[in-house]
Amino acid sequence: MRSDGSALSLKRWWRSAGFAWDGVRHVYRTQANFRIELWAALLALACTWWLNAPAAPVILSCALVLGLELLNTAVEAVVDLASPAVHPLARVAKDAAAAAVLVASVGALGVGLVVLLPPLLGRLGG
Ligand SMILES: Nc1ncnc2c1ncn2[C@@H]1O[C@H](COP(=O)(O)OP(=O)(O)OP(=O)(O)O)[C@@H](O)[C@H]1O
Repeated sequence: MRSDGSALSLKRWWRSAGFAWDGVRHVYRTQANFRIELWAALLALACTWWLNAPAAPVILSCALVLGLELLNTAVEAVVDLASPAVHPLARVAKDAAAAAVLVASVGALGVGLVVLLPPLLGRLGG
């Protein structure tokens, strides 16, 4: 859709945010992985608050995983549209997009272990 290039307008921003929210809802409905990652992120944030741990790395890690899962779904949709038949390049695109989510998830797990595990052990140890 063409943008008219006019000055920043709250109405336009609100409309764009609505499209983005539609995207999030679609991915939540259709992608089990996104639902798991979202609930894991909420659990990690709740633990961060409970343990009084630094929130910034946890928030950034969660946002990275969820954002890349949204992009992964976008790549899958575009690849299915452009190449419904099996093609080696379609495979590369889908596998690389999935790998991006995997790398971010492993990183987020590492952040969780480094940031949350020591205070958790401290709490459990009394
Ligand atoms: N058009 C295609 N050409 C070649 N390989 C494909 C194609 N579509 C899918 N694949 C291969 O099959 C794998 C799974 O594809 P699929 O679209 O089912 O993704 P998925 O990870 O199962 O997605 P979803 O999250 O929707 O379950 C891809 O990672 C890729 O290796």
